[in-house]
Amino acid sequence: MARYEQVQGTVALITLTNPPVNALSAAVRLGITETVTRALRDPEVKSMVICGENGVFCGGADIREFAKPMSGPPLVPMIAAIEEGEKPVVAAIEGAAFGGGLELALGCHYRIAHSKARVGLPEVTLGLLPAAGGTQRLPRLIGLAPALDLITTGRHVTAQEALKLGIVDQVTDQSALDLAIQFAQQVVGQPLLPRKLSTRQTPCPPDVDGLLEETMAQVKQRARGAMAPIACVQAVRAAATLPYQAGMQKEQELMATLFHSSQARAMQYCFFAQRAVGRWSLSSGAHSGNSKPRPVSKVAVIGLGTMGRGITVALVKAGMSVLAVETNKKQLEIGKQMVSAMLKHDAQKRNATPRLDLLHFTIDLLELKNTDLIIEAVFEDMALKKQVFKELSSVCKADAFLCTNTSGLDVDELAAVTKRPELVVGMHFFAPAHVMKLLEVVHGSRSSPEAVATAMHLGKRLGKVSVLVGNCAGFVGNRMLKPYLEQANFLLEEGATPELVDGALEEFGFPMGVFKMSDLSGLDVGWRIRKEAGLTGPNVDPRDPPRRRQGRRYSPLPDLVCEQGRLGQKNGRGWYLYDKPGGRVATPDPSIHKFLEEYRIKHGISPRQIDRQEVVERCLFALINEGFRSLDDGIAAGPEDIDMIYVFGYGWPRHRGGPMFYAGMVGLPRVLTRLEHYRQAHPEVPHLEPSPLLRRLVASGSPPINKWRDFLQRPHSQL
Ligand SMILES: CC(C)(COP(=O)(O)OP(=O)(O)OC[C@H]1O[C@@H](n2cnc3c(N)ncnc32)[C@H](O)[C@@H]1OP(=O)(O)O)[C@@H](O)C(=O)NCCC(=O)NCCSC(=O)CC(=O)CCCCCCCCCCCCC(=O)O
Ligand SMILES: NC(=O)C1=CN([C@@H]2O[C@H](COP(=O)(O)OP(=O)(O)OC[C@H]3O[C@@H](n4cnc5c(N)ncnc54)[C@H](O)[C@@H]3O)[C@@H](O)[C@H]2O)C=CC1
Repeated sequence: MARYEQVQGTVALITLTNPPVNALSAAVRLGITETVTRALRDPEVKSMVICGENGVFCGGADIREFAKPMSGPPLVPMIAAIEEGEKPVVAAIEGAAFGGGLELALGCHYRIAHSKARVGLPEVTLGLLPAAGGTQRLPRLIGLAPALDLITTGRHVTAQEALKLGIVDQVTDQSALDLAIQFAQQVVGQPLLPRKLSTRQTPCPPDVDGLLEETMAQVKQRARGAMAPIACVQAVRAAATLPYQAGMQKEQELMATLFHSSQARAMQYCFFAQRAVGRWSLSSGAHSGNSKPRPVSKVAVIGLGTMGRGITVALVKAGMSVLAVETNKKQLEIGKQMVSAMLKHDAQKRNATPRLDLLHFTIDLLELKNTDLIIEAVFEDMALKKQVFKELSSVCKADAFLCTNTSGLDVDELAAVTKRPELVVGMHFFAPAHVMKLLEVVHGSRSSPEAVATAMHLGKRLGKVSVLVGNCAGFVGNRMLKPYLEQANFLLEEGATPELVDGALEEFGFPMGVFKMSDLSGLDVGWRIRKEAGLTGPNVDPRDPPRRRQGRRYSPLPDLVCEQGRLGQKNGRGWYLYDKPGGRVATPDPSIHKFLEEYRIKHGISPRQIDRQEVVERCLFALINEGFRSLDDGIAAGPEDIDMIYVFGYGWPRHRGGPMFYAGMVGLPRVLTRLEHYRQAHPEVPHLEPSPLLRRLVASGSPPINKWRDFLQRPHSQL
């Protein structure tokens, strides 16, 4: 797993050979240990170069091995042997040097990178820290502040930035390997001690304690309960305050606290789940391996509101030509100004030029005749969307894909009004569409594999995590959100405040609780959806009592709040008060508390003490329960799909792995028991009735998450 050659007479070339990313498996570590020993012993060899096969240096430790008992030579002494040896070693970095891969390169005496290479220590994103000396060598090489940034965020750094920071010694547009071999010959005989990072002092600013305290405070706030970022700060602190060996000891101690933690397991699960959701399959037998996407170069976006603008920006940023369509000149001009400003702002942040040349605007649908793919983002109104799809179907070329950004309407109903239902799919982006990583691709009953493949591929080009889902009201994400919101409203009726509910959910790790999220989206958005569904407004059955709709318990609280003119952040008043209209600083509002008290009196509800555990259980277990139903219905293909939707689209904390993974961590029997308990206490709430799949899994001894598919009602998902 490491190839040994002697090149240019005196250079030992060691190539890591573990495709696709040359991860440091036990076999690779053994290969490196043996080849380095051989090169050090061979008197003909004067220097060494370490590189990776297939244009990738190394993707780090083999993450799949973390779940197994350790075998093979450990990384720390392997890297120490390279650094301590008396022959210069040059790392030739092409593609990527991440995690243990960069730590290996830091143990080498020199680093040469290709201009397209990226380096980084992303262990924090796996719930770990760089425990092969990364927390001790990197600060000694580039200084305390930049090392804290890189290690606590895990961000990837381009070769150019790595050169500026001092991580690499040279960058080349030519072959990094050829340059490294040449370099390795030139440095023979030069003093090696200054190149051994473990012998250096960490460059620090005058106020080390101040920097560390400030960083720790920022990291704690960002971490939302994740342990790894905090351990990273503690480990880097050791590089600034302790001798190297003591720092290494600290690094190992901190790693030991993380390595077997549930957080690390959750984050590593997310790493593989993110990749797994890209491998979709349909019950027809079509799958990502046998269905080719069609090339798309010209895209149109219909409707330049909140979503259309973000989608346009995402497309332009990915280098695609976009024709943006609005209803009239006034709306078009507003949209144009907004999109241009967003692109300029984004380009400014990246020190780049905005690609305004890729943008075209029109109010004339006839201009769409050469477009390859159209994304409709008009109001959430079935009649309007049908009219738009009918028009698109007649003006667009016969093989153009027609996609809808609806957040929950029936994709089949839309497809049925076109002459090409097989080319219709949902592309459900999340707001803000140029920022949020999630894309739900909705497979209608007549969508072709080519249409699915094209939408999934387009999502990837936009940098999204695309998840294929089935067609039902709300698809996967919004369908599961319904019982979550419902429980939050019931908790207010029963005695909670918005702050109590949000506080519990934020403590769990969400960036914002459910009521702050509703204020951000706009309380009128949900109100319109409920009105459309006949839950509020003139279509409510007059025989329904105030707190019942369509035969089940209903809380009119969000309708009443919205009808008071409280629209959320946009007008500065919602479930909270804001510093100004459009402001983001939320403070509890005594008038909301008074309103809730009066409401309870009016409806004869005696408020009770509600604790945070009840909030978390009722909101999240209801959401998870609907996740089990989506799986059993075949709307979600697997638990990983649901988890990635929630992690990338709804702010579910990554260190808790997603709702389905979390259910497994809590224990399925406990989720079942608590749902049964709450269902008994609230018999009028059907969403609390445990799903048949959850019951079957528990009855079968609660198998691990990777076995759940074997218990689905439908052996293949409906997709
Ligand atoms: C490298 C990439 C940027 C490539 O991207 P791309 O080309 O887009 O390909 P992908 O689709 O992402 O990947 C292709 C394929 O490869 C798989 N894969 C990628 N990387 C890895 C990996 N590192 N390990 C295993 N498999 C990997 C990926 O899953 C794909 O396969 P598929 O899933 O089947 O589709 C990109 O892949 C990337 O970013 N990779 C990850 C980079 C990363 O995060 N690296 C860090 C790894 S962690 C690490 O290196 C840890 C360390 O440095 C510390 C090691 C010290 C260990 C010491 C342990 C001490 C324990 C003490 C406690 C014990 C206490 C006790 O027991 O008592
Ligand atoms: N706002 C959100 O957070 C999300 C919304 N969605 C969905 O995206 C769609 C759009 O939502 P928003 O952008 O929030 O709405 P919006 O109200 O901000 O914008 C809709 C835009 O469509 C334009 N429009 C209406 N009819 C048109 C027509 N015939 N031709 C061209 N343009 C037309 C309107 O002028 C308006 O600018 C809806 O289906 C919504 O459910 C999906 C995900 C999230």
